[in-house]
Amino acid sequence: MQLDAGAQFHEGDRFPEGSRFAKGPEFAKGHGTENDFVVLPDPRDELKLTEARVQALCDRQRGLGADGVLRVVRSGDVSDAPATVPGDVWFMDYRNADGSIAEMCGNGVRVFARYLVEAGLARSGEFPVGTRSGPRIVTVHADGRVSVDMGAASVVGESTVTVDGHTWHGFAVDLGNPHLACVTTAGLDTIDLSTVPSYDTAFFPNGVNVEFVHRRSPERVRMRVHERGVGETRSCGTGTVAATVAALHADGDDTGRRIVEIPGGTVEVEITETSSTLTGPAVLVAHGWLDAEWWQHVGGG
Ligand SMILES: N[C@@H](CCC[C@H](N)C(=O)O)C(=O)O
Repeated sequence: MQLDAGAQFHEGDRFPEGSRFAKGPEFAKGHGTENDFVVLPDPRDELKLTEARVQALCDRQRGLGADGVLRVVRSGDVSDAPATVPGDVWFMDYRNADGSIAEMCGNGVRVFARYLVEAGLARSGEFPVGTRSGPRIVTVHADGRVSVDMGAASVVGESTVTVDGHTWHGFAVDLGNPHLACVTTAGLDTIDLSTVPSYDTAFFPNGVNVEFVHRRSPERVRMRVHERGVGETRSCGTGTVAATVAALHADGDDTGRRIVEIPGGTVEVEITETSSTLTGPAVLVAHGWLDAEWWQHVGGG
């Protein structure tokens, strides 16, 4: 690379002396089974995270590219944090790629927990993370995997979705965010998830995440998902819990374990009468600074 006259690299420098790069907000990029997120640390609650900024960050051509954004902020600074979350707990302020706010994200919370540990904001092991669904206890394991207590999970109703003229029956499961898990013995590969499945808006007034679940064996299910506010993704953590609840229900059980295969990898889910646990990988890929000028430019209203 040709440097401008006067620009020199020094050991430990991030930019050459004389560079015009201006550091904007710090970020990290990570994924959980290829459901990917931009992490924005905001310990002093200073970032103006507009819908336009979330959309630009998540755009795979004009931004960093991601399925969602995880802002790291103290719960006490979040006006819509549930009262059950203590104010000094780190809060996962989750946004979908379209800029909408969601209550919970199972892959995101694992990446968030891993970020807290790597950034020195939490110690490995067990600690709470604040979410709009309430506090979630996470356990960061020595091998980098993370387990999350996702709360009680059960079938709360039944509904249907239509994709490409074909109507599917599904079990509704509430993981803080809404899911409809459609269990099938047919293959999943030909389902066209390029558009939003048409669902019962009276049943799901706030939209829904839709899972298609194929029971492969008594221990394993395969899943594809269309996420509210994103589109088809390579994994959805809350979706894998919904898929497990639905697959167990279809087998006449309310409790049990399943390995869930998604396009981005595998996770393990355990359902008991009072709780559910999701265990899977959490990978940090990069960290750095957004360009200050770009951040300003994409700010929105
Ligand atoms: N990918 C997530 C779920 C993210 C929120 C979802 N799209 C919604 O709007 O409810 C997960 O891993 O759970």
